[in-house]
Amino acid sequence: MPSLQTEHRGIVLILSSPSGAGKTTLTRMLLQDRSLDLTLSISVTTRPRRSSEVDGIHYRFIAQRQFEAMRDNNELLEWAEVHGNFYGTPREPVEQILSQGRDALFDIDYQGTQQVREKMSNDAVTVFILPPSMKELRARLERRAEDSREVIERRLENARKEIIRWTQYDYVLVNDDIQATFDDLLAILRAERQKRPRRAKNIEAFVQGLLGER
Ligand SMILES: Nc1ncnc2c1ncn2[C@@H]1O[C@H](COP(=O)(O)OP(=O)(O)OP(=O)(O)O)[C@@H](O)[C@H]1O
Ligand SMILES: Nc1nc2c(ncn2[C@@H]2O[C@H](COP(=O)(O)O)[C@@H](O)[C@H]2O)c(=O)[nH]1
Repeated sequence: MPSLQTEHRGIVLILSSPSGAGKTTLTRMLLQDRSLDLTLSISVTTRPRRSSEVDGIHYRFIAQRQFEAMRDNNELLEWAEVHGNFYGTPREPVEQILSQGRDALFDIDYQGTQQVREKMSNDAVTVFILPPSMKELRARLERRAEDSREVIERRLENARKEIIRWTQYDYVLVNDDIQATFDDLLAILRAERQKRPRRAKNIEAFVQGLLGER
């Protein structure tokens, strides 16, 4: 009997949001579910490390000079200045993940998303996460207690410029209840993995098998 395997061409699943809307939390939930087999793209950044962060796991924290060298050597798939610091996605690990037919998860801003879309439009699936209100966004940043008052104010100011970028994304989710948002993300991932162009080779072989049956 022909079997229809679940393999598909690797997806780049991009999550973006204003700071504090919840994409890091959602990223963690996605990665915790091993059955989803998602691999996080670990960005490089010149931002100082937060107390809760581990170098090499959440980011690779590097000096500005090293960032500029990576950027100038074309080692970054995309990069941007966000909230006064530099962030970028190392190209090589992403190419490796995709060449294995696996999916990469990106937590990047709208500028980086635009660059990835231009380079990999067939493989990128973009999701924008909105907060339920600006009041709640502020409350989340304050409750997280990882940034100074000045940094929180700057991020809230930037949030308005980021929110108007929602039209740039394939999907937009309002993260009110975290479990409901996570369920919506799972539904997006499952549907995107089933898209015909991503599974064309498998389906072709399966259909040939069906046609060969008597
Ligand atoms: N649906 C939710 N309801 C209540 N709190 C939430 C929800 N989602 C996330 N949070 C909390 O809000 C805070 C900010 O979330 P998180 O760090 O995931 O945001 P972020 O979008 O990744 O921010 P940044 O861009 O600054 O990294 C965290 O303390 C997190 O636990
Ligand atoms: N364009 C890119 N944006 C990135 C990357 N890594 C993270 N980010 C975005 O920066 C802000 C701030 O993040 P924080 O960890 O300092 O709170 C947030 O919007 C991230 O999505 C990257 O490699 N490229």
